[in-house]
Amino acid sequence: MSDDSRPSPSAAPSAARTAAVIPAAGRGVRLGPGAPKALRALGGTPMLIHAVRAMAASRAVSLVVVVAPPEGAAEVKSLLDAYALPERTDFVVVPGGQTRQESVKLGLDALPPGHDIVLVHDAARPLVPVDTVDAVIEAVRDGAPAVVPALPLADTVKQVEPARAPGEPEPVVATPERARLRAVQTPQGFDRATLVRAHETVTGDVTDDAGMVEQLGLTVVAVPGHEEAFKVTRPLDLVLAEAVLARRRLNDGF
Ligand SMILES: Nc1ccn([C@@H]2O[C@H](COP(=O)(O)OP(=O)(O)OP(=O)(O)O)[C@@H](O)[C@H]2O)c(=O)n1
Ligand SMILES: C[C@](O)(CO)[C@H](O)COP(=O)(O)O
Repeated sequence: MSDDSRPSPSAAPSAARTAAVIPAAGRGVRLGPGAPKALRALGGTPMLIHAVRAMAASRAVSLVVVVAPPEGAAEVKSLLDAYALPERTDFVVVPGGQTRQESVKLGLDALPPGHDIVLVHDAARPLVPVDTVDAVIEAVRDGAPAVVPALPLADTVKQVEPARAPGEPEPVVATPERARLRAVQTPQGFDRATLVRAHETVTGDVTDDAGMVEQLGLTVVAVPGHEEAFKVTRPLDLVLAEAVLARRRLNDGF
């Protein structure tokens, strides 16, 4: 289905151009043995291509920076040439680093001037709908320095004292109030200068970019996420992703 007729933030002219950085350099250890996760097939097409298409589906996004597996930059360039992608979008490929945080920084370093809004989107979230992408961009355009798509939790969450040895029971120390918790997805959207400052300033382990902006003392806001924006992490996630794709193909009539 073409998304060209959908209303999108980019339908209105704006001075703020948007770029998307896609960290795709992970191995995918939790998915099991095989090629780097972003290059594995989903519905016969590499997961990375789905993620690139998901970003390029937003008419606001004029540049996509793909952060490739360190030895796979040439292969990623060939893939981007081989698959049909919107002509209005430019693509840059850079090799990634040892951690997600390093890979995002390498992608940011490759951004040319002229893009004031930056999305960071996991290649491992190949099926995020364009409406979610646009909602994130819209919230940044409305003035938020950092925006995350987020969903309420279905499970109750416990805080534990981690086990001292594998297999040992873990003492539960707290039960956070579920109504105030959210599971955070990507794309996360940022005012570019804020994200660059966060990556230049914040050290230590973080699991998402918005967390780095929080450490600067700035406000991060959440907009509704989407259940199809889940991260392909373990083998069962691939089964779900294939099912979502099959349902979309059925609904689109091809
Ligand atoms: N050194 C790294 C590690 C991760 N990523 C990217 O960050 C995203 C989220 O990471 P995750 O899903 O955890 O991927 P992996 O690190 O590949 O997974 P695993 O921990 O199972 O190996 C993915 O798109 C992944 O390619 C990256 O660009 N560079
Ligand atoms: C960025 C992220 O997808 C937000 O949920 C997540 O934190 C990435 O975690 P991972 O362990 O690197 O997959």
